[in-house]
Amino acid sequence: MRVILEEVGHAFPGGALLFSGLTRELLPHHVYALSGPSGSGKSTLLSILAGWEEPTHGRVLREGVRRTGWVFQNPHGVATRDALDHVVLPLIAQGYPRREAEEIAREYLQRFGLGEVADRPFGALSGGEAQRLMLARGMAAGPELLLVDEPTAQLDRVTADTVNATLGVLSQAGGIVVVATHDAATRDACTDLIDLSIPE
Ligand SMILES: Nc1ncnc2c1ncn2[C@@H]1O[C@H](COP(=O)(O)OP(=O)(O)OP(=O)(O)O)[C@@H](O)[C@H]1O
Repeated sequence: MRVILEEVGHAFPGGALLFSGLTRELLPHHVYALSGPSGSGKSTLLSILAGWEEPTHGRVLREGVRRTGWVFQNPHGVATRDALDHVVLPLIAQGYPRREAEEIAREYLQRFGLGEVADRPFGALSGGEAQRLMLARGMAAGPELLLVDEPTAQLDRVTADTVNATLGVLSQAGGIVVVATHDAATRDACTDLIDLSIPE
């Protein structure tokens, strides 16, 4: 499984090229930080990777990518459901029996430092806990390609670092992970870098 970017560039109608000549091979077990200043095209490139947007230049090959998952910058959950349920549901959707799904979900929550809050309602989680839960849920859904958009943008420095500290866990998922960010600490927590501020 891999995603290949061949000379990828993009310009919206009437706009300048946001980025160009992007040639990379993205592989499982890597967590790619997609960095660059505001407006450099990070969100646009995530949409291109997802196949939502066609690049105006070059091409993207998604070999063996059946499912693409997203984690957005604002955590969305069901306020009255407990944290555990948020991770159990995608596992049940993949066919795991409830009991096994709960065991696996607790294991995921541990890995994201959420073991203590597994039975707490989503609405009672802190911002950092909620964001880490979104990462755990995104990983539990088992996508070949997981796209994470600015996971620390809404968080203060200390809370952001609790999220950054768990990003490495995503490399254990077996898929390709791409994290758009302008937080240097988030970038450093990833295994690889795609920097849109540097012309290729
Ligand atoms: N659908 C669209 N049509 C036209 N222009 C767009 C469209 N989507 C984004 N743009 C423009 O393309 C540029 C890059 O936007 P994008 O959201 O990809 O950047 P970004 O690096 O993610 O920025 P930020 O860090 O602020 O989220 C911006 O100038 C934006 O206004």
